[in-house]
Amino acid sequence: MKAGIVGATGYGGLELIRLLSDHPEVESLTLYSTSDAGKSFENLYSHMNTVITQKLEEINPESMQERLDIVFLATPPGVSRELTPKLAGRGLKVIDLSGDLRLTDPQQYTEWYKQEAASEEVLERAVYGLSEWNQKKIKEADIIANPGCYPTASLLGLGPIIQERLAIPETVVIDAKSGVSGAGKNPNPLTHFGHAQENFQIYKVNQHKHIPEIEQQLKTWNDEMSTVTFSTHLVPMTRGIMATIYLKLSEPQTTEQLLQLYENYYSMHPFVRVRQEGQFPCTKHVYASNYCDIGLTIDSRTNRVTIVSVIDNLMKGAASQAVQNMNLQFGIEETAGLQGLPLYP
Ligand SMILES: NC(=O)C1=CN([C@@H]2O[C@H](COP(=O)(O)OP(=O)(O)OC[C@H]3O[C@@H](n4cnc5c(N)ncnc54)[C@H](OP(=O)(O)O)[C@@H]3O)[C@@H](O)[C@H]2O)C=CC1
Ligand SMILES: CC(=O)N[C@@H](CCC(=O)OP(=O)(O)O)C(=O)O
Repeated sequence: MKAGIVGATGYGGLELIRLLSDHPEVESLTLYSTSDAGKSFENLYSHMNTVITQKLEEINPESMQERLDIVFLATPPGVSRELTPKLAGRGLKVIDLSGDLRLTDPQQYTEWYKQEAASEEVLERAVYGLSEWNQKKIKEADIIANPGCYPTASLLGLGPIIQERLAIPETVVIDAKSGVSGAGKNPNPLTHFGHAQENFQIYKVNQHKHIPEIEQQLKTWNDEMSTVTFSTHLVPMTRGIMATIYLKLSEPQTTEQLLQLYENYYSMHPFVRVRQEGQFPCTKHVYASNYCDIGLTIDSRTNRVTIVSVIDNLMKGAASQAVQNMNLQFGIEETAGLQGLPLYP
């Protein structure tokens, strides 16, 4: 495959380069940039010195359609909405890592993203790329809306219990925490070292754009689902997301039964690992890998379930899930290029 990355100079782009350079089925990788076209990649990022020596190129949809089989858009919101219609088709597949194509309702996008939505035609063509849950459609799609980092952790943690209708819908609370790289490469007041270091902050309370994305998918699993409480926190670490999820059960279950349900659902999915009873994952268990690790327990006093789901935001939350989706789209081994073990400690 001939692959291209728009936004190659960003954090998501860097991870895509790392994965695709090592991918057994990728024969060439072209890197695109709006601000650094013409410069050599190694000169911008010296950790790639002597390894990624090629020059960044200008975005040119026509020549990209001719040259590439797949293009990843690791770009801020608002870019894909314009670029995807010019790229997708004539044999070129698109995987968008931004939120532009995830919400099926354009009005909802405008409400939460505070900008114009993509055209309805593009939104209809885009398939939500939650790899473990949407494989059939992903395999046939030419446009993938790669899920957000928080939604990936939250939805993989909730999928089996929601689809089996075991939760009382209005009781779902997601308490999520992220490392600083979730905010991308540009510093801002929230992520500035002096503020983020040794600090633990809640942000975008009840206003995070991942709320409608999570609710949309929960409703496709169970039409009784409506709203969820979802909170985001910034943790002074570089990578990782932990979503701690609380809900009440609609009928009595044991922890063993629930774990068995999760085991059954994910037994065919090598990147979701369910912990044994009494064990819970932490973010370093999945660091730099495509894994999502899940632990859960039921408090018999309150009849409440606690589910803990961890991912690396830049990997399963962005770049490696995008590569997993590419593998599915091209009918190759789902795990190709993704077998790197987690980095620990
Ligand atoms: N960081 C994370 O953990 C995750 C990020 N995402 C999403 O993925 C996308 C990329 O995120 P991330 O890599 O963190 O962001 P960064 O800010 O680190 O990088 C974004 C890149 O986009 C390029 N860019 C900026 N403006 C334009 C434009 N108008 N047209 C084309 N390219 C442009 C820039 O490269 P250049 O100037 O060279 O063109 C920049 O390096 C975002 O939408 C983000 O929300 C999704 C999941 C997780
Ligand atoms: C720590 C931090 O700031 N995280 C980002 C993650 C969002 C993200 O990556 O957004 P999309 O994938 O939906 O574009 C945030 O909360 O906005």
